[in-house]
Amino acid sequence: MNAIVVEHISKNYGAIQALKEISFHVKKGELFGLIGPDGAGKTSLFRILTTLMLADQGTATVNGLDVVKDYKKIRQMVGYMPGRFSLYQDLTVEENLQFFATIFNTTIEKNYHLIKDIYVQLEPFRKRPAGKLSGGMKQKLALCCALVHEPSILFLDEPTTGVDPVSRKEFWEMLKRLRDNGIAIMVSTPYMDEADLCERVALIQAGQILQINSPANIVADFEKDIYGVKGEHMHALLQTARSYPGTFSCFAFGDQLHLVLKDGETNSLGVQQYLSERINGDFTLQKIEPGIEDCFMYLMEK
Ligand SMILES: Nc1ncnc2c1ncn2[C@@H]1O[C@H](COP(=O)(O)OP(=O)(O)OP(=O)(O)O)[C@@H](O)[C@H]1O
Repeated sequence: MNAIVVEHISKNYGAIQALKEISFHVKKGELFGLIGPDGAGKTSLFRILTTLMLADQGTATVNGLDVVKDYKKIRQMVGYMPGRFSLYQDLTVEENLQFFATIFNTTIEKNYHLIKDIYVQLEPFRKRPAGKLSGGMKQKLALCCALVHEPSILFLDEPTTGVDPVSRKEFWEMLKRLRDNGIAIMVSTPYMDEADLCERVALIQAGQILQINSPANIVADFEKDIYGVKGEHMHALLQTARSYPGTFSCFAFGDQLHLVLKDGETNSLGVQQYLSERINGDFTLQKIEPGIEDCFMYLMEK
């Protein structure tokens, strides 16, 4: 059975169409990523699936239960970590956790095994108000609070936004351990590089899903050539490559530019010559293997 099934869900806020006929499923015990920029509709989808908001159209089930009719049962079995405001800033670490355990009619001790790995890192700060924790620590505490009633599905809305790269890595390692314990996880992120850490990902933009697959399959199915461009004058290269009439898109990625040509530009000779005529100094242009971020950038531009 699937952990989550979404069928033709739409949601409008007045004239704004936040979700347009979204359909997908998440398997039991899967780590599923929802990748998309600000305003893509991620939070709206989370709120519908966690029974906090009604969709205008379509149906959704969580653990086989309907999000409208069975909302009370669903609330007992899911853990939800909203992007912001999930902690009580004036309560201490310990009091926050205690609070979430109590509202779910359970105790920290009963489910300590689930949060132990994460909570040991918070223990030195257990008397500190949540508002005085670092960003990474806040997110760890919020995850503990979402886990303390032993949910079978976790919904995490941008848990790594604003968190430093080391803490982000640690956070994803925790998610993998939870997934290994059989918890299905749906996690959203605006960081495209985090897509590779999920079993399957959906790319969402302007309320629509552009692609759903495993990261490896998304890359394997990518039909365009990507060229890596490097040189002494990167800014001039970027501007000039973008001005070439056959360029579809060109972005700075790490220490080089990633260039995609328009359909019909079958090789790189034209752009190579165009750059040579306009760029002072050396540069190289060569075909490179696409990464998941290239695929997403292309789909979003398209
Ligand atoms: N209560 C609301 N009233 C009006 N518009 C809203 C409301 N909530 C969201 N929106 C709009 O709906 C669209 C989708 O928002 P949503 O918060 O679901 O996206 P998101 O991907 O989670 O982005 P973000 O990370 O910025 O929250 C955006 O255009 C947003 O401005």
